[in-house]
Amino acid sequence: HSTVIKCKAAVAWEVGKPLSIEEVEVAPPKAHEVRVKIVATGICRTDDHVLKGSFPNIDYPVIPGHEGAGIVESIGEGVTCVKPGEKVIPLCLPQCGECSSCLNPDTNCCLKTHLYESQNLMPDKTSRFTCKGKAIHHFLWISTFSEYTVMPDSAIARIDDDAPLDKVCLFGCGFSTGYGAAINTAKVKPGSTCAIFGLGGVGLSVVIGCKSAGASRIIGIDINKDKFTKARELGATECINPQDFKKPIQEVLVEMTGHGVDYSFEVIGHTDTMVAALASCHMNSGTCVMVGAPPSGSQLSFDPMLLFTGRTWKGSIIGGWKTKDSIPKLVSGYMEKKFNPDVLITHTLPFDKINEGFELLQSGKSIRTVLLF
Ligand SMILES: NC(=O)c1ccc[n+]([C@@H]2O[C@H](COP(=O)([O-])OP(=O)(O)OC[C@H]3O[C@@H](n4cnc5c(N)ncnc54)[C@H](O)[C@@H]3O)[C@@H](O)[C@H]2O)c1
Ligand SMILES: [Zn+2]
Ligand SMILES: [Zn+2]
Repeated sequence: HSTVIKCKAAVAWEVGKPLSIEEVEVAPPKAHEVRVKIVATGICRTDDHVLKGSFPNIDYPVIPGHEGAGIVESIGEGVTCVKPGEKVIPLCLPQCGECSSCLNPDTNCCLKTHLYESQNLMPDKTSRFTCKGKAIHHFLWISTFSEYTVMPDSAIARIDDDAPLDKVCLFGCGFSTGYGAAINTAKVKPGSTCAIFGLGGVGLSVVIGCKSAGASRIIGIDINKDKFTKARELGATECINPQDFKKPIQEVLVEMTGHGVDYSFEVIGHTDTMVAALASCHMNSGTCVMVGAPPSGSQLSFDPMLLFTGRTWKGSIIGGWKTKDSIPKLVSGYMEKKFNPDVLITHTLPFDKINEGFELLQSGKSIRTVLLF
């Protein structure tokens, strides 16, 4: 299989332009790399950040996409974790299994990741994609908006042979991120009160996590009230729109709950809602989890009293999961009907309609669009 494959991919040539469907050449996997045929990929807000130029350290042209599922096409030298023909989910956060983070049971941020080096190229600083004679950058080492894509073997997990790829692609990012933020990062306790800022695909997955952890009050917050029906269906007990109140939303939440919520989650990616979410939790025992991606180059300013009185402020990447170990288990949990993120998929489109999928996200009409090759 040591041949170049020609296939379809969606390329972001520059910031602010829609994606363009191109024929690209995908080089064979090098040692410790895997080439995968992507069958389905979701569209996450983080991909939209790439198109808008608000994701840090991105070089263009780039092939975005990081919520995919597919089948191994070929493997490079030394790959032992997967074989051609096996169903897999590419991991937007790798797990090398050897670094001090991977060896520490309390962290999931592998040190051999794109987060610490160039986002945009493979670990050896080269690209496997070319288009019209130009090298095209990778995204998060996995670029799922390409029918074939290459990733390091630390960034791939084998999943159940009977897993439906058009559904479980959501485990590559959105569902795992939101569900894990509640279960692993916040460690929501039974009987507690939670507030979720932003009810998109990730925020609704936080709602699912809070509900399954036994929270008794789950307050959804969004400026788009069309998101409330699904939030209630998944376990939100109340839904509020900040635009319906004269007071800042943190004051509304403190009034609703007496002393603030036990756990708050920011799942939008705005600095003002990050501070509002912090101020919404209990001054001493409250925990606030930052899930929304901070805009590149942004700075936060907040009253330090918010932390001085004892609140905990945490960030969470991919739900705190050690990805290679956990994502296959999450998929098995789905096969056993422990949770059902299918309800987050509002649209399924052929891959060629990818820009339509982004318009649905931007206009607030979709939760998750899944694209099929
Ligand atoms: N931490 C991680 O590992 C990780 C993983 C995936 C996504 N993300 C980030 O999480 C965020 C959410 O992703 P998503 O795919 O669910 O996005 P989304 O666009 O589907 O959802 C965001 C929601 O926030 C709402 N919103 C916007 N402004 C608001 C405001 N001022 N007040 C209240 N609600 C508001 C929108 O109406 C929308 O429903 C993004 O920033 C994304 O980049 C982080
Ligand atoms: Zn994502
Ligand atoms: Zn590691």
